[in-house]
Amino acid sequence: MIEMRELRKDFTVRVKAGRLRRAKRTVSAVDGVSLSIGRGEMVGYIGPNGAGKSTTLKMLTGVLTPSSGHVSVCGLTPVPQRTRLALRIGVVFGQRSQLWWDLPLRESFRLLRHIYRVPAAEHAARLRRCRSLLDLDAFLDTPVRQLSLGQRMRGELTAALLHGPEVLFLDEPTIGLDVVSKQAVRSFLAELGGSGDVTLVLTTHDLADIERLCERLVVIDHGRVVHDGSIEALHERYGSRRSIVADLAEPLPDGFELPGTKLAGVTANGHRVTFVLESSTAGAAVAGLVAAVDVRDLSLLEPDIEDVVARLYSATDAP
Ligand SMILES: Nc1ncnc2c1ncn2[C@@H]1O[C@H](COP(=O)(O)OP(=O)(O)OP(=O)(O)O)[C@@H](O)[C@H]1O
Repeated sequence: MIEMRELRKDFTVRVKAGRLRRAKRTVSAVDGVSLSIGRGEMVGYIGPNGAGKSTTLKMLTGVLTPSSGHVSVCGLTPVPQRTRLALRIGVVFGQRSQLWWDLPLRESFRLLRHIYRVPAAEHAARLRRCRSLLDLDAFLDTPVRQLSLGQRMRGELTAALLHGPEVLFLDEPTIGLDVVSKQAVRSFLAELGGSGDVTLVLTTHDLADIERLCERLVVIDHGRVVHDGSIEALHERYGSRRSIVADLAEPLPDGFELPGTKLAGVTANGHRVTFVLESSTAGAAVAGLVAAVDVRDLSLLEPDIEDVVARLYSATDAP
């Protein structure tokens, strides 16, 4: 569905070189990305600021011409075949709108139906689904400029889907949304992706989006792919471990050791302790702890994706 081979985008920028002089410098925003994304995949495309995510999406959607390499989406070459491509893809860029600012949402949807020449019945069916899944009814007749960010984002998602695209590109779809709107958008996307009909590529800085939605995670940094695989594979590669957090009746005795684990934190005057599981299983560690000290409460924490991604970003920071 999406093919990129050695895709590159260089920008020429002018930088200060001395008091008056300016020199030209080339920034390789995307530096040889090769990826192949199949129908129905849900792919999270993440990376630190300036990694090249938006530039990649712009090349995939026909907004930017690559400097070199090959790109095809739905069998089309994005820039020269941009009009045909537009009928097959949906695009939601969090910072930009595809809605008419002064028109009620309902009117934007009507106009889009004409622009994309969608048969009335198909359009009505898709709109009905979005209205119910995204709770649009309360603000369908409100002009777009009066919508809250969360309401507008729900409108944007609907607008991107009314022509039945095969691929949906989302650039920061949950940025700036409150918790409830984030959940609404995520559930909607999960449902959409779950059908297997739509290929979904999203960039985000909110890793909860990825955890909730994407089986495949592509991490880029300095324009290059530094990880392509599942979240589990990322944890494995970086040795992420689960941990046990226990609340104790008495402070943890000095020098206490729990075999196969590492003491990672002691707080609340020694009453709350965190052990990271190394060679021990969770069961053995819990049994060992309960046998040795008076445990009041206990929980098992899965490895934190934020942590592992932060480690990955800092590992790739060196030039
Ligand atoms: N039009 C442009 N002209 C010059 N440089 C650009 C242009 N667009 C992007 N860049 C540079 O290319 C690099 C990648 O930018 P890009 O916007 O793709 O990153 P990003 O991963 O989307 O970042 P963010 O998470 O901050 O949105 C950055 O160094 C950026 O400054």
